[in-house]
Amino acid sequence: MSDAAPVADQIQALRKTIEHHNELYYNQDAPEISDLEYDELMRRLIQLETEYPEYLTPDSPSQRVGGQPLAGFESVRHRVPLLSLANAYSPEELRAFDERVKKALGEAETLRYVAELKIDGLTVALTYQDGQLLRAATRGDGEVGEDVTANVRTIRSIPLRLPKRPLTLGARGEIYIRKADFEALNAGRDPEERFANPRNAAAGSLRQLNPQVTAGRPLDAFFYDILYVESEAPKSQWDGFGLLRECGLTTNPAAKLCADIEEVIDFCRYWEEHRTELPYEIDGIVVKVNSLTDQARLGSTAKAPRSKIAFKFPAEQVETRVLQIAVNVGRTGAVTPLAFLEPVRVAGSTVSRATLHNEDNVRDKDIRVGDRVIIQKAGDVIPEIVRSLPEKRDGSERIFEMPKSCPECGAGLYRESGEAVVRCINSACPAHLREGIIHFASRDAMDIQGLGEAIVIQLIAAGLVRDVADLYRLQVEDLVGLERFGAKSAQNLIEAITASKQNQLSRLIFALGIRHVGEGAARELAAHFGTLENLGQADEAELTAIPMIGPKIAASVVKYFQETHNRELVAKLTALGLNTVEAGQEQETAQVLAGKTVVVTGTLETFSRSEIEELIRKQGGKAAGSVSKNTALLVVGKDPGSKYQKARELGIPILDEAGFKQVLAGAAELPSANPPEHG
Ligand SMILES: NC(=O)c1ccc[n+]([C@@H]2O[C@H](COP(=O)([O-])OP(=O)(O)OC[C@H]3O[C@@H](n4cnc5c(N)ncnc54)[C@H](O)[C@@H]3O)[C@@H](O)[C@H]2O)c1
Ligand SMILES: [Zn+2]
Repeated sequence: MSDAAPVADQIQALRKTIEHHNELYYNQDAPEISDLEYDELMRRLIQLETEYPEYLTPDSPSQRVGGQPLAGFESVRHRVPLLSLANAYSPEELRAFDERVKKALGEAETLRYVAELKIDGLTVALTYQDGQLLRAATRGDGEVGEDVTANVRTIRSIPLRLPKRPLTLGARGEIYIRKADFEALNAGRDPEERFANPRNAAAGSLRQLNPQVTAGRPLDAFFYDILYVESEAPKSQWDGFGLLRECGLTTNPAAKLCADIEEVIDFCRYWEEHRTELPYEIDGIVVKVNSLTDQARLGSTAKAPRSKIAFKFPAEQVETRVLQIAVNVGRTGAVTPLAFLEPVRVAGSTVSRATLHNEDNVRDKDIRVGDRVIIQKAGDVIPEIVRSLPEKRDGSERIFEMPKSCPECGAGLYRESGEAVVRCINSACPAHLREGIIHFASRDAMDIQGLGEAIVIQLIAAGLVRDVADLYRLQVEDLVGLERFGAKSAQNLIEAITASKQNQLSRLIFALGIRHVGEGAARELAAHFGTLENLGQADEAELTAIPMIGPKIAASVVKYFQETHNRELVAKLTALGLNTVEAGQEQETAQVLAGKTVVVTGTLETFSRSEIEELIRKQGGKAAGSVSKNTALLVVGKDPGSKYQKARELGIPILDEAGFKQVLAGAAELPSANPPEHG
């Protein structure tokens, strides 16, 4: 079994990568890679897990749906789990699906399929009680989603009360933004705040903590599944559309009832060719067994129903020419090559630039200035160069050389071993400063409206801002003299900057731009440490004990706070009156778990894992993933794991679920340490 280790490592690495992209896609609504690249990673993982089932674990991303619900929203447990869909990429895979269905159902003569457009938006589940809209939720992880009722109520096409009969039912649909509305929405935003594609725009608009923001966004919805209904249940997918329409819920007019899989395949082909004519984006066709009895008989895996499959369109590819390759210096000093292209239309928009990621990518794909290339755009996200066409060269093409020094400050560039990225590590580099401030002010960070790229460049050029703390020293008088600023706009910007002082701690942590610390990690860190000061004192062990924080993030946080100028910056920000305390941590007095680290093992009866972790946090404690000598308490459910043994060896206090509830309720004291067990 000598090759076992590399496989395990490969699986582990794939899972990490996929988790990273899940976080970006589901929680931050800001994917870095195309869906097709993501699907490719997932396919590799599933393939390895199928070949080596001994490594398959229930927490693998291949076994789970979607992302975690965000902390800012109330959680909603779905009455019926909202599953994902298995994918097919070719007619052959659709025929294989048809075979599986027939085999499982045993030659049902009446087998028919419904083929529907796969709208590229995000799932919403509506609950109507006696005809009233009671709740709207996102899919979340399929079991628990986010309560977005207040936001969904702002969508005009969704009835607040059912027009005909006061039914109690659950309906699943897709929230989306039309392409034209997406363009208009983006045009009105600062370039660095633009959404990558309509799907992200829809997700970002729906998952707003302030429903007024959602109300201003052009959201719409199509409904496609009845999750349950307390009377008059339809017998088929097709009949379900009738009921949905009767309820005033919009269904997509393109859906088609097909006699067999060949008709489905024709439908897929038709829409693959005509998709760009639709006013909204679709990324495939969803195929569903029509009879709901058959759907129930086929059942589902952990992740997806066996009666449905998503046919995904291939990415659209076109040929163009590389006019120039330039480099761009980012916030972390990463110097990345960027190709300027002869503009072409692809997947519904004009493309004139493509990211080249890094030097190795340019070399591996042998992309030269002047080359004819194939570019691809997967419905949406940033286009990329798939390959060059060396057979079309005429000898005038030039090989791209990565510059040896920073194009912005002239400092030597530096490549860490094991990294593909080259960096300018001169902390005085104007690019760092500029990109750092732009990030600090951006929507998901401190959200300082009006402080976009152009203004940042101006402030730096005028010598008014040398670090982000200087922003908080700006006066109206400093600005009025500058180009673009009138008395009113200067006043507005100062107000926006001042208002940002009150932001949640998690925003500030994210805004500092600590490497590898994304929004999700920032929220975790804020929730666990409560204050910026505590965070600054944390060591790697403390950090990695937090479930979502891996060694890479932990090391980066520690390194950040070790650097003197970072500590000075944090001190300046604090002195200038920025909020450095997580809301709720200050006032709550009688927190029974204040400062204590609690570990949970085994299955609990009354709480899900995330619920109990939430409770622990609310009581001032930290929920950790592994037992160490710093653990204050182990809560043990059914079938505890090795943590139980370890806790006993270390003499950590142990409580069962009932005992823990008593502590939470204040009816019992937290037990003190047991004598360690040996052997
Ligand atoms: N680019 C990235 O970094 C990244 C990261 C994570 C996920 N993703 C993408 O998300 C996909 C996984 O997400 P998923 O679980 O939502 O699966 P999915 O997108 O493959 O399919 C399920 C979804 O399709 C939608 N849908 C639209 N029209 C529908 C219809 N008529 N009937 C039923 N469903 C319909 C629903 O929202 C449903 O949840 C991946 O395949 C990948 O493409 C991308
Ligand atoms: Zn530089």
